[in-house]
Amino acid sequence: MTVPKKLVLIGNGMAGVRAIEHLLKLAPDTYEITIFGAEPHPNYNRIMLSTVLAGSTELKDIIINDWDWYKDNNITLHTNQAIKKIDTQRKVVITESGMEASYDEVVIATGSKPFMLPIPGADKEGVIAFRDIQDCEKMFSAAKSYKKATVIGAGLLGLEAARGLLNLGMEVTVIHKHPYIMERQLDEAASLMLRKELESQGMKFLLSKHSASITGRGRVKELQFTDGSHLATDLIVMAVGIRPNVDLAKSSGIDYNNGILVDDFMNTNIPHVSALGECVEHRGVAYGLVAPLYEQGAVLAKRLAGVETAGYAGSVTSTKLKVSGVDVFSAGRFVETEGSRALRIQDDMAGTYKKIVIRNGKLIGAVLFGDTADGASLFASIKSGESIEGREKELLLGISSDLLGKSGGSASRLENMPDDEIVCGCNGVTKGAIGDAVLNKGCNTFGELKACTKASASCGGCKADVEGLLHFYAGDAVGESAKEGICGCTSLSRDEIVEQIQSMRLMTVKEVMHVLDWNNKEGCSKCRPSLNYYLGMLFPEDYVDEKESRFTNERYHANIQKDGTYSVVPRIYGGVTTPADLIKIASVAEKFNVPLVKFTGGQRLDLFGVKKEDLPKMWEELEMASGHAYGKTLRTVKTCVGNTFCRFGTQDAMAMGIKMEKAFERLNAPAKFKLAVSGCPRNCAEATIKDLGVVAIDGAWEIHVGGNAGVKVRACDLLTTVKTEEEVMEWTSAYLQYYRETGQWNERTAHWIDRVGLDTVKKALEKQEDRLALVERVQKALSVTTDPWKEIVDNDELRKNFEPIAGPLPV
Ligand SMILES: Cc1cc2nc3c(=O)[nH]c(=O)nc-3n(C[C@H](O)[C@H](O)[C@H](O)COP(=O)(O)OP(=O)(O)OC[C@H]3O[C@@H](n4cnc5c(N)ncnc54)[C@H](O)[C@@H]3O)c2cc1C
Ligand SMILES: NC(=O)c1ccc[n+]([C@@H]2O[C@H](COP(=O)([O-])OP(=O)(O)OC[C@H]3O[C@@H](n4cnc5c(N)ncnc54)[C@H](O)[C@@H]3O)[C@@H](O)[C@H]2O)c1
Ligand code: SF4
Ligand code: FES
Repeated sequence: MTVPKKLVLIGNGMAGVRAIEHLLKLAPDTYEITIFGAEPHPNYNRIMLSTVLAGSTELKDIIINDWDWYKDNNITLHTNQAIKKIDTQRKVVITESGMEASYDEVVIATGSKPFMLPIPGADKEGVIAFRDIQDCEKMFSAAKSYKKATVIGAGLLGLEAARGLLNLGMEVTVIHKHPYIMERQLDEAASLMLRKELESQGMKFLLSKHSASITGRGRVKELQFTDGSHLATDLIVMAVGIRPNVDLAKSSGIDYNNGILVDDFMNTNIPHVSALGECVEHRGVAYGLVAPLYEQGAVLAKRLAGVETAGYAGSVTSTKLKVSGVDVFSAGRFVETEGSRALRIQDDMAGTYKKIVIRNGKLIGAVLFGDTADGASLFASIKSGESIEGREKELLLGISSDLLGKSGGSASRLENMPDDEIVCGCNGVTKGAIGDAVLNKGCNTFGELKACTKASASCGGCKADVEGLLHFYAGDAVGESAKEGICGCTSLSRDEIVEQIQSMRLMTVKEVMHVLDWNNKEGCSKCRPSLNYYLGMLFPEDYVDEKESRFTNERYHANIQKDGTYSVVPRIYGGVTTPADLIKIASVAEKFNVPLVKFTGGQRLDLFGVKKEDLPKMWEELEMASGHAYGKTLRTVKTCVGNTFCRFGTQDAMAMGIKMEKAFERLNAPAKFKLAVSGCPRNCAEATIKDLGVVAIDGAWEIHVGGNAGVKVRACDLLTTVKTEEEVMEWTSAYLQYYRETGQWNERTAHWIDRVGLDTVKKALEKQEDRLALVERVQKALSVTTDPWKEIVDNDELRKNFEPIAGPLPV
């Protein structure tokens, strides 16, 4: 029997222990393993400290390998024992307390040290980093006795610390030296959106500020800045970056630069001394995220096990901010430079932003805000280096997964992925582990899979892939997914929330968040507007709309354009106008120097390039109804000329359209909706790609629903055929109200119909008594609507909101 060799691991952290886990699988009996850790704990998931601080996870739940694991695997663990030096001649490691252990192979995995600004007073009580369990405990304890917290550094760590401190009830100010936050991961547009969102959650920011000194007797009292200003504070968390821990390299004659220098197989310059993790520098790069460190661990484990392996060639990284209710994703080289170009799309209404950066026909970087669902597939495309030529726009518009599927991406990408490839970077979960959990451990819902493997339990960036693999392995056996909340602030679904609001008669957004125990007390850009909508839908006569829960366009009743100007769109019912109205529009456009007047696809005139301060004056002169070209409400009713002039027309499409537009203008809905009426089956008004389209046939009207001509075209389904205009109105009213009552906020009818099913909708509307009850409710909702511009024009206080203010564009 061969005697096992002695392997010593220095650093009981994420990278080192991960490599040992791998090694145990490859060569369980080759080494007698000893681990030294400076911390008093078994191996834990450092990433999850942010969620622990935020209160969504408990410390006991972040242990990766408990004490028994070490025993079960014959590993000798020395906690609270920092290694001071490696005597590479004698092949022994020496602890600070003088203990020695000999080795045949030694692995250094000592991680990083948080960088502490070397400013006077940085050693005072109450000035801490955020790196380990001890720091977390210090924050918990500070929050019990003190009120004001300051975080220096608005990077990933600083913002996660700040969110956690807010959750602990502290007032939090984040100091950043750059004019915009998370500049290492985001471009300016996404950064601005993120800041606005975090500000709305209660975080305060001081930007372009440089810390000079910390004052206070014993404990911190004030942070002084180089510009002479200062900030009173009881706690300072420094989150201004990390530095690879090269102490052992220094004391033991091992080559280092920024980090301990390693080759592609994790060898240092000294034989039998390897290193990996945040403490190393590989090909000039020191990584600060776990995914690359796990890749390094896999290579090292194979080398130590004597298994042939390709070397580690470096990693492209992606990050996701772990702040509840905020979805931010960044990957690769997200800033365009010479030779690369960027495509971007920003939707202020939905609060989303997406940017992709392309070089030589390949995707090299991406930034997502608000909706990060495409993160995993974009990241896969960046990593694969495949050509995306001709598919750039589809990728940007979010229909990439389908297209990638055809070209070796998404579905087939997951299928072809090797078993040992890591799917969840944060928790090091491989495709094989997911397959094992589904096929052998009975996990057939996303929730079970998450609980069993920890995949998707940290930043959530891998969710799409984990779900994809669940479907791949479980096929039709996929169970009802564990309940997902409407956003990260709650685990309640839309239906549960609506039901509880109704049964408890909760009347404000704050009340809902409080009573239903939101884990993020301020809510986020997803839940606040949706709650505002649900409350208005349920209690149209009693609920007071909360303007602050609406997006910019709805607050200013105009569409903000990319240059910060707005547009003015008067309502033109059914697309039918008069010379007098046209003259009025033309003269207002001339008087206010409107740079562009355009016919819209919805048969009306759009005046572009309007300054915010001119909006009330223009509407005052126009004296026309708002066309609601913004907001989640009726846009237009497109009509053809119908039988009034057209020789094919069988019905009066214009009159029908005008009647519908007058009836439903200003009606709030889960998402915007468009209607159309065509006077005969030739369908010149393209009614069958609208949210609801009416098409005249001989002696009757067909009502079509659920159409959309957006990114993905969806043709309508026929809902019913009726004889009279009154019946058209009855069915349309009932249909719209049913959508209002069952749709999820921000869900267009096309998606809604696909979700609830056409048959469900038909069933809900088939009985006239049900239709009439719905009609009555929609009438109630309509009865309290007012024209926003009429109100603003006549109200000096409201007009003040449009006066010019200095500062960045609202988002
Ligand atoms: C709050 C927080 C949130 C994070 N979130 C994310 C995230 O969402 N996604 C992501 O990818 N990354 C995240 N990271 C970074 C991630 O945690 C690190 O990349 C990872 O932990 C590095 O692993 P490591 O093993 O190299 O270092 P560590 O995990 O730091 O382990 C090193 C260990 O070595 C010990 N040690 C040091 N010197 C000695 C010595 N001389 N003798 C013995 N032991 C020693 C240390 O005490 C430590 O326990 C986060 C980090 C923090 C602090
Ligand atoms: N969600 C995640 O992936 C996650 C979360 C937490 C931490 N981490 C990792 O942990 C490590 C540490 O995070 P980090 O945010 O400290 O590092 P970082 O280097 O990414 O960010 C530090 C930030 O502090 C700012 N800064 C530097 N000096 C400053 C000063 N004097 N005043 C004000 N601001 C200053 C920088 O401009 C930078 O934006 C990183 O490797 C990070 O990737 C990742
Ligand atoms: S849809 Fe029919 S009625 Fe309307 S314009 Fe076209 S052909 Fe004429
Ligand atoms: S990649 Fe962060 S949870 Fe999976």
